[in-house]
Amino acid sequence: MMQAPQTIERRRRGLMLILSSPSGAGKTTLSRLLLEHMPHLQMSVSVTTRQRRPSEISGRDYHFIDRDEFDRYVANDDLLEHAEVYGNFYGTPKTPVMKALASGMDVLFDIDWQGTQQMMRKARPDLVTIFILPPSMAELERRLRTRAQDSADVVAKRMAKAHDDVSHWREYDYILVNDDIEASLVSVRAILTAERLKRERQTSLPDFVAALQAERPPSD
Ligand SMILES: Nc1ncnc2c1ncn2[C@@H]1O[C@H](COP(=O)(O)OP(=O)(O)OP(=O)(O)O)[C@@H](O)[C@H]1O
Ligand SMILES: Nc1nc2c(ncn2[C@@H]2O[C@H](COP(=O)(O)O)[C@@H](O)[C@H]2O)c(=O)[nH]1
Repeated sequence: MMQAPQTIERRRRGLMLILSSPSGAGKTTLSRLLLEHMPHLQMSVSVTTRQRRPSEISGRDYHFIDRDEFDRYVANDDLLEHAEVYGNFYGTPKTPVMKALASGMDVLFDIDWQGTQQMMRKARPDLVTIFILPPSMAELERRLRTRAQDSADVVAKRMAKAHDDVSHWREYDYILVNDDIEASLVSVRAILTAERLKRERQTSLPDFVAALQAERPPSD
């Protein structure tokens, strides 16, 4: 006897949503808003050798580690991807991501284009990638300066890499110009909602449709 459709558990394969951009375009701001507004979404907290910024909280924004510990992560194959970005090392710990996906959560990543390329080679069907562009390079620099979390040297170093970062925009599924943060949030929520509905991610659909088709047609 087939189950009635409404009693079939609606299962979905978790997805990994990647945000990349030149430094300062708004990934962190957008990620925080997205996590507030979208249920079943968990942030991947990276490890980094970078110095903690005054506003950052260890374990929430990053796991701040030294170079020896970073090298141990790499040697033990504990990172899904890793890269040197703007002179520091960053990587995505594997275990929390695997656990989150196994528990039915989607996972959000704030990683650069190098990390995205590595993830593409490993898990392309489960990835949704978004590249965020600033409205202008002048506005990007203004945002980095007014964030007031990095020295003038660091801002200059990041601005010097911005053109190279932007050149990777074609490697992403979706491109967003982050002019207005609320409009950007609406766009990212729409992307995530649509991607969650993709046929191949709804793993219980065959059972659900079989049960629908097994229902008797209504009698006259
Ligand atoms: N749409 C926007 N309009 C104006 N300011 C913005 C907008 N989006 C983000 N900002 C501001 O720009 C600054 C940089 O944003 P954020 O830290 O989110 O960038 P990021 O891409 O995460 O940078 P990084 O790559 O260095 O981590 C912050 O001060 C943030 O408040
Ligand atoms: N490949 C990876 N890139 C990462 C990771 N975590 C962060 N990042 C990227 O680094 C830069 C700089 O970040 P910041 O916090 O120092 O401003 C930015 O582009 C991030 O997206 C990671 O685990 N892997």
